Amino acid sequence: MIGFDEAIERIRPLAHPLGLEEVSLAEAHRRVLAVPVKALVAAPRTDVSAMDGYAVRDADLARLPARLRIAGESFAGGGYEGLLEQGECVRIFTGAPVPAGADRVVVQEVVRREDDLALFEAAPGPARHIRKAGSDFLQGDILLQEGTFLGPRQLVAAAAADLDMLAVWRRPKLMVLSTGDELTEPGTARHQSGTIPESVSFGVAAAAEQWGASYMGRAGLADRLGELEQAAALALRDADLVVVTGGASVGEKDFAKPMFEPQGLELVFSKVAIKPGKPVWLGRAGGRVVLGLPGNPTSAMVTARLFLAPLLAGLTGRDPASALRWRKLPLAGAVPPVGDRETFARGRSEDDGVRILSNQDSSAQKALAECDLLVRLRPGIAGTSPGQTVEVLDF
Ligand SMILES: Nc1nc2c(c(=O)[nH]1)N[C@H]1C(S)=C(S)[C@@H](COP(=O)(O)OP(=O)(O)OC[C@H]3O[C@@H](n4cnc5c(N)ncnc54)[C@H](O)[C@@H]3O)O[C@H]1N2
Ligand code: MOO
Repeated sequence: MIGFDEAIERIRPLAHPLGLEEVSLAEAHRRVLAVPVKALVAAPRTDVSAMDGYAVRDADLARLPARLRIAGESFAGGGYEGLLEQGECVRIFTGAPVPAGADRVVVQEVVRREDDLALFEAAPGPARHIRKAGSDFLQGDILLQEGTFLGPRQLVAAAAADLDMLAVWRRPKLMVLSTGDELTEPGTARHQSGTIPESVSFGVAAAAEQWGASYMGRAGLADRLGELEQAAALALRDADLVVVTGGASVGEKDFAKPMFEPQGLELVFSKVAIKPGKPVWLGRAGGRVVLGLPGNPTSAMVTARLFLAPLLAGLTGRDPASALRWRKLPLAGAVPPVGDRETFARGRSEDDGVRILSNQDSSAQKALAECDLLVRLRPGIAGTSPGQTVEVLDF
């Protein structure tokens, strides 16, 4: 059985982008840039005022108090056309172009206005309150590199570059197949004995969309091989990536892998020495990628976080490793004993570090909702005590 790091390495050859498309800025949130963003305008476009006040020449404030004639106004989006002459000032507002000839802006709080004159009594201080043209970026500057994930702050920069369309990597189309005779739609289990609500696909779909997938939908499937084979063929026809949940283990009705065999399933790995989630598997079938997650809900969500997140990072043009940023946090409580499989314990962040939840069962659903971190515990680790640092991953 391979270890966790080896499994992540085996994801890489499958995790490359699927092609690019142009989207509008309004649609670009959470997409990944396929082409750098180059500024089509500078920012600021001209020298602009950083404050509301009066644009003046330094020479006119050499002797104080000074009375200057207000020669005109400069508003953002407008401007004062003339040259600032000796003895003159211009009423100016934040973001407005600084008139030619002006050296600084004096904030209005220290200026007294007397009709069309402005009275300057105090020395203006070192700040000129002028943002120079291009001081943020110049026309032609690269603001965002290829491979940048477009979050809210990056969208501001892309819009500021004066772009309305962005070239981004296409989102992989994802289909989720949930297998298990016992599963039924949430809202119907209480009317049918022997059933449980199908819960995992909702979490996997939500996580996958967050990680860059375009979610096509899900199918709940009974453990009958013929029907499963048909569903697999249909999913592989339309989706780039199929996630199949359950049926990953060695039970007599565990058909998750056999259902893809008529489509030429080639396994990349099957079973990883981790806890939970040992039965996780990855393969290729019909030219698509197939990821098999164990059915136990905590196992499914842990393996989605550990394998689906890096896979989707790669499929959307990012480094798969960018989805696995381990940080260090002190332990706020005790650690359960770790056996011979690397363990990804569910923890909760607290003021003094990470607390490992008491329920570490791989079938847990209540405790799953209460955790926000995975704590990576290497095999054989013993005697880890509160205060010691551990590696954690946002979950
Ligand atoms: N003899 C062995 N038995 C098991 C092994 C093993 O190595 N040898 N591995 C165990 C481990 S570890 C896990 S994890 C499970 C995973 O098995 P499967 O992927 O085949 O999962 P299922 O049997 O289909 O389901 C397990 C459990 O989870 C419930 N489930 C499944 N899908 C969903 C869903 N979509 N929503 C909610 N709940 C779901 C299901 O009802 C079962 O209770 O195998 C161990 N066995
Ligand atoms: O490894 Mo399974 O996913 O623990 O129960």
